[in-house]
Amino acid sequence: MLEKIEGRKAEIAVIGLGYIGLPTAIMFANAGFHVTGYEIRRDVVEKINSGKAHIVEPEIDDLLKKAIENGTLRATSDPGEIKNKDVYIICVQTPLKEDKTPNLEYLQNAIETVAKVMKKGSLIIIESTVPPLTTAKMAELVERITGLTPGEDFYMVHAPERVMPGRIFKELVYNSRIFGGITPESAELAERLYRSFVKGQTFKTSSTVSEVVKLMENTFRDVNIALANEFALLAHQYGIDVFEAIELANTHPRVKIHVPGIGVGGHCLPKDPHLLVWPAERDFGLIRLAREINDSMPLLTRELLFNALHEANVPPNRAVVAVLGLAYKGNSDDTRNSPALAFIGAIRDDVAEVRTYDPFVGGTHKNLEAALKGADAVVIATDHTAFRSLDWEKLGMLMRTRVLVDGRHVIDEPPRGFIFRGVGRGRY
Ligand SMILES: NC(=O)c1ccc[n+]([C@@H]2O[C@H](COP(=O)([O-])OP(=O)(O)OC[C@H]3O[C@@H](n4cnc5c(N)ncnc54)[C@H](O)[C@@H]3O)[C@@H](O)[C@H]2O)c1
Ligand SMILES: CC(=O)N[C@@H]1[C@@H](OP(=O)(O)OP(=O)(O)OC[C@H]2O[C@@H](n3ccc(=O)[nH]c3=O)[C@H](O)[C@@H]2O)O[C@H](CO)[C@@H](O)[C@@H]1O
Repeated sequence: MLEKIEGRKAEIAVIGLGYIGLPTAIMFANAGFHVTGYEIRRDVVEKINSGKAHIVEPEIDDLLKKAIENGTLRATSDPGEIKNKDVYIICVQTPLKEDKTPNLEYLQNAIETVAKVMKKGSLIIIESTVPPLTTAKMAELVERITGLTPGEDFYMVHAPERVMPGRIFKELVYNSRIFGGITPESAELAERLYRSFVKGQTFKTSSTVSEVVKLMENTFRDVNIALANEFALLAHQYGIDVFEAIELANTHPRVKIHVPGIGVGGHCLPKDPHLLVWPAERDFGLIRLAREINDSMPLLTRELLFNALHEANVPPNRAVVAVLGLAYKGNSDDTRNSPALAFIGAIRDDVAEVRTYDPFVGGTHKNLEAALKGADAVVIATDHTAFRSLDWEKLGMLMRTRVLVDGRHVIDEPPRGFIFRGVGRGRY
């Protein structure tokens, strides 16, 4: 196997071609490996094979086109086409169920598919973020289906993905990576494989440590954002601008406060702290509370909106509200767990009309001006770059009432003629 990897002769199947799987498949294909992408969504398979990406990410269109034209990447929905591969890389989603416990159904189905088509000696790599101990359990599942012995007849690794959407193709190359093997040999093979394009540092450990490391990273970020959000709530109490205070606090050499806002979304941060503590047998108060604080931020934004409408003498049930941004973060088309959607859910029944506009996602209105025409309030829910340089005094002329609520700190100076509110910005 090692010679095949070093000679780029190892045949690779990537299971799940979403935000992580497609870029990963492209990287290996452009590093010279033959890659088959296995994806259950036929529309996605067709689009990829025609050389077009179904997700928004800088550089993806050119890099995908190159891999398809070179013939090193092909997508399929037929499990027969991923038979007897040397390497299987699993990149399926690992969301939460309604009750906030992990939904490992996609992962289990993917592992079952692989177990039915793999050969003795295959290397299975789980890139998906999973609760601690999952990789070892999945190795047992493969053993039950195939009769092969983990670590002897097949190799298995958890290789968590740490890329940031918007910077995926840079971070895939320059981030450091962790390979958690069910055996040291498994980790070694995966490390050699990824070295074909990774220029960052690489580390080998056990699968359980790597599972925990990945979840700790996102929990660290979630808890820090919750602290920043709590500071924003304090700033409302004291009538100060939290962003001025944070900027000054961050001049301290050992302080780096995060950015408060309308909330924390995406496929990762809202779920990973739950995955981290799920198999544990006690309550982890700080982690749970941080989640609760971040989940409450759309409600704070609702409070800001209704307070401003009150000042403008517009009863909420007559208000036409335009929400700018549906994606969970700037310049993304991903709406999973988006605080914008939570915010809309929190106001929908109490206002006359909610309009939405997002240049990456779509929305009820195809352009900004149409969304604002005759509106009583505008709420910025996503920090798309395009929202940072709008001419509010001009746009305000289109509105019936000029209420502006900034949930993402995209506006420095409140524009003249508006009743303005922003998360963390002064008493209200
Ligand atoms: N999106 C991110 O920024 C990011 C970053 C790091 C890690 N992760 C982790 O990576 C994993 C994947 O996340 P994502 O954002 O790429 O998800 P995604 O939903 O964009 O992609 C998953 C893809 O897998 C497909 N799929 C599901 N079950 C399948 C099966 N049995 N066989 C074949 N295909 C199947 C889905 O149709 C989908 O296209 C998650 O565990 C996530 O936590 C995500
Ligand atoms: C540890 C870490 O860096 N992990 C990254 C993270 O990537 P992400 O795409 O989820 O992006 P984030 O920037 O974390 O944003 C999430 C939400 O939090 C809001 N936010 C953010 C910063 C802030 O100060 N204040 C905020 O309010 C933001 O608007 C958005 O809604 O998870 C990926 C998957 O595991 C990782 O791979 C990737 O490395």
